Amino acid sequence: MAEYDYDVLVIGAGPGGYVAAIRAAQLGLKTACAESRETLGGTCLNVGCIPSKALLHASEYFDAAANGAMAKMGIKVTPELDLEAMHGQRRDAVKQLTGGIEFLFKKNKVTWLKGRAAFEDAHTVTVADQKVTAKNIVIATGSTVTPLPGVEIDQKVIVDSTGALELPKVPEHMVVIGGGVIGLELGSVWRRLGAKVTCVEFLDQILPGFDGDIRKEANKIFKKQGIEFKLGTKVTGITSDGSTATMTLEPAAGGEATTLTADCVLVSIGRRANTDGLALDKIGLSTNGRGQVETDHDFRTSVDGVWAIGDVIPGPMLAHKAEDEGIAVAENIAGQHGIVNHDVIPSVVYTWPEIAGVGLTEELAREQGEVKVGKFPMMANSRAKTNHEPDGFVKIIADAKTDRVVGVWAIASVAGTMIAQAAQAMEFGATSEDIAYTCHAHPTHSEAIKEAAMAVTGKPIHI
Ligand SMILES: Cc1cc2nc3c(=O)[nH]c(=O)nc-3n(C[C@H](O)[C@H](O)[C@H](O)COP(=O)(O)OP(=O)(O)OC[C@H]3O[C@@H](n4cnc5c(N)ncnc54)[C@H](O)[C@@H]3O)c2cc1C
Ligand SMILES: NC(=O)c1ccc[n+]([C@@H]2O[C@H](COP(=O)([O-])OP(=O)(O)OC[C@H]3O[C@@H](n4cnc5c(N)ncnc54)[C@H](O)[C@@H]3O)[C@@H](O)[C@H]2O)c1
Repeated sequence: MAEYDYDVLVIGAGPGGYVAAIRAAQLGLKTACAESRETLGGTCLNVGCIPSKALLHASEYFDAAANGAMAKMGIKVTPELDLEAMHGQRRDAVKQLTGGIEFLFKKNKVTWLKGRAAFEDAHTVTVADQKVTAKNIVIATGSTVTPLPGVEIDQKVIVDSTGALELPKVPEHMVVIGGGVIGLELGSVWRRLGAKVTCVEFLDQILPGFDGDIRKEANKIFKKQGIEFKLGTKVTGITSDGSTATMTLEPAAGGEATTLTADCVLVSIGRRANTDGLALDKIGLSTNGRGQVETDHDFRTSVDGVWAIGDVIPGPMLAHKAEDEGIAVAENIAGQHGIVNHDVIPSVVYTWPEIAGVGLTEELAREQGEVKVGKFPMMANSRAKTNHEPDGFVKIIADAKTDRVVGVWAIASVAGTMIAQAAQAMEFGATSEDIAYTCHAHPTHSEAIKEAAMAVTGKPIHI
């Protein structure tokens, strides 16, 4: 009889966990994955990346019809919003993709253990009152919304990202607390559909972690679109009468309080690692000061046979980072050499235009040494100009001595797609000259990357 029920047991079926489980099974390991949701795919497929993009895409069409962008191209329409149908196509996307993971589990012979898993010891978990043993256990429990102290999310007037994906009507005034990725993406959705949107951000600029020029330009573009920003401002309390919320705001640096009312408040001040109920104490595994599980480079925790990946460990909380860690951890468990290059993880904000970056910001790069920077405006890119998409720019940061590219940032309608080429170039150790001398198809937005690379040494053609 086998010593353990499974070679690998993954806890959590988000993009980290389901990918780890599939890869482990592909490598010939007997694998199970415990998931407490009704459907597979985790935050990303159920209440994150996918439903938010379904609403972003649909609302982009609505906005283009309503704001005159289509009329500019000779298409005159007066759009009528069928919000229920818009939600319907969002639900369909989620259903198809989560069902797709269930199909992949069956195809790869991954057993789905339905229920919440908690450790008994380093090789045993309880799932739905059943004890299951495994030689290796991967913690991939993801993250949940960070609460605002003293504020209760009722998912009606005061919502988190999950509630903001389900609103049954367009709010008159939505206040977004937190000018990060979720606030800007979901704030954009409801602004496009007709809400007045105010964004309250604690810091003096939106999008922390992004390049400084990008943050400034993004702020300018969103303001032009109609989002009102209250920067350097904190919300110190919210009361709600069931239909209107009243917020007390104070300058972050201290000062006189003001109030703001809204019929919808989105709390989007970050997410925190999910370890509640795992009984980590039973295996002697502690979390760090931010509640995350620490691992080494191979995704091993300090407990033998227990591994961790995705949002529950340090690093950017991104689905593709979790997926790559899922592949790497399975390969390491199988005795191969799974590696994730955490220096080259792209980040994309799916607003209009999109905002994307990979590698170091100019600020961080300058702290590490001398750099050369090349910038190219989308206004001078023929395709962007023809498509009436003049906002944004591409910026390439290269080491001044070696010319090696250390960071690429972009605001452009298709920046999320463009950034893949930059990530690949950086993964291959490209110099700005390598990019500048690579033939790019014309007319494409990607030519702006080539021209920004040419600008690193001062030689762009079109500006
Ligand atoms: C609104 C929103 C939009 C987003 N958009 C993007 C985007 O466009 N691009 C991007 O890269 N990232 C995006 N993210 C972030 C992305 O969703 C996460 O980075 C990603 O889902 C993390 O994957 P994970 O596998 O680590 O965890 P999760 O996806 O959180 O999955 C963890 C799973 O574990 C389960 N679980 C937890 N504890 C237990 C337990 N004890 N037993 C059994 N199961 C358990 C949970 O139910 C969950 O299903 C978005 C997030 C949100 C909220
Ligand atoms: N497109 C994507 O890749 C995508 C989309 C959505 C979410 N995500 C991930 O989900 C995670 C959570 O997103 P998020 O937007 O909630 O977090 P975030 O960390 O991106 O932004 C939170 C913002 O809230 C501000 N803030 C914190 N406390 C505040 C307070 N009391 N008052 C006002 N502002 C306050 C912070 O300064 C920050 O700007 C992110 O890590 C992100 O990577 C990614």
